[in-house]
Amino acid sequence: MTKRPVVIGIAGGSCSGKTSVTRAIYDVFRDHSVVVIEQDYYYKDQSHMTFDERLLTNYDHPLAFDTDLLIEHVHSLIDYKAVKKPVYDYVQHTRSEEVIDVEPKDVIIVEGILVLEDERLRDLMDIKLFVDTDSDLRIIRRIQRDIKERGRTADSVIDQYLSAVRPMHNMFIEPTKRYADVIIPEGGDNNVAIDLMVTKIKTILETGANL
Ligand SMILES: Nc1ncnc2c1ncn2[C@@H]1O[C@H](COP(=O)(O)OP(=O)(O)O)[C@@H](O)[C@H]1O
Ligand SMILES: Nc1ccn([C@@H]2O[C@H](COP(=O)(O)O)[C@@H](O)[C@H]2O)c(=O)n1
Repeated sequence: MTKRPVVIGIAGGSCSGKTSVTRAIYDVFRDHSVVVIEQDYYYKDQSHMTFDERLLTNYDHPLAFDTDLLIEHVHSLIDYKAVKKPVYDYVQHTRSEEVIDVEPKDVIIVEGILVLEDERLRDLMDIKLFVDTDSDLRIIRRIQRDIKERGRTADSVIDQYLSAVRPMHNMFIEPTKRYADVIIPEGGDNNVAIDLMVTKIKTILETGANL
C-alpha cells in the first residue's frame, strides 16, 4: 500500500478553540511529524486595496479565502511535496510579503472557520472535527483576543461581530457541523475528545486503516 499522510480538518466558529485543539494534537505528534495549515493564512491578498477598503471586507464569507490555493497546497502535501505557505497580517488585513516553507509530514492538520465548507477540501480529509463552543463564550474570548493580539478596539470587535461574524457563522459555519465525524464541545479543554482523536490518528498511522 502506498504511504499517505493523515489529513485532519478542524472547523468551528471564531474563538471556539480550534487553535487550542490543534496545539494539543500537535504536541502529541510533534516527534512523529505534523504540519498545520491555517485557513486564515489563505485570506485573499488585499495589498492592492487601501486600508479603509480592507476594513469593508467580510472576513467570514467563504469568498474571502483563496480556497483554490489552499486546496492546491493540501494536495501537494498529500503527495509529500513542500509548499510555500502564505503569512497573514490581521492588523494590516492582508497577506504579508513573507512566506513559510512547509515540508510535507505524516499528519496534516487543516484548521479554520470554514475548512468543512468546500466539498473539494472536505474530500481530502480523513478525519473531520467541529469544535463547538457557545457563542457567548466565543464573543467574550474574541473581544479579549482581538484587542490583545489583533490591534482592535472593543467597539470594532462588537460591530464586526454583529454585522459579519454572527450572521456568517449562522449561514456558513454552523451548517458544516453536519459534515463532522466528531463534534468537540469546549475545544482545547476537552481532554477526553483529544485523547480519542490521538488514539484514532495513531491507529491510522500504524495500520493505514481509513486511507
Ligand atoms: N477553554 C478556554 N477558556 C478560556 N479561554 C480560552 C479557552 N480556549 C481558548 N481560549 C482563548 O480564546 C481565544 C481563542 O482560542 P483559539 O483556540 O485560538 O480559538 P480559535 O482558533 O477557534 O479562534 C484565545 O485567546 C484562547 O486563549
Ligand atoms: N483581516 C481579518 C481577517 C480575519 N478576521 C477574523 O478572523 C476570524 C477567523 O479567525 P479565528 O482565529 O477567530 O478562527 C474570522 O471570524 C474573521 O472575522 C478579522 O477580523 N480580520
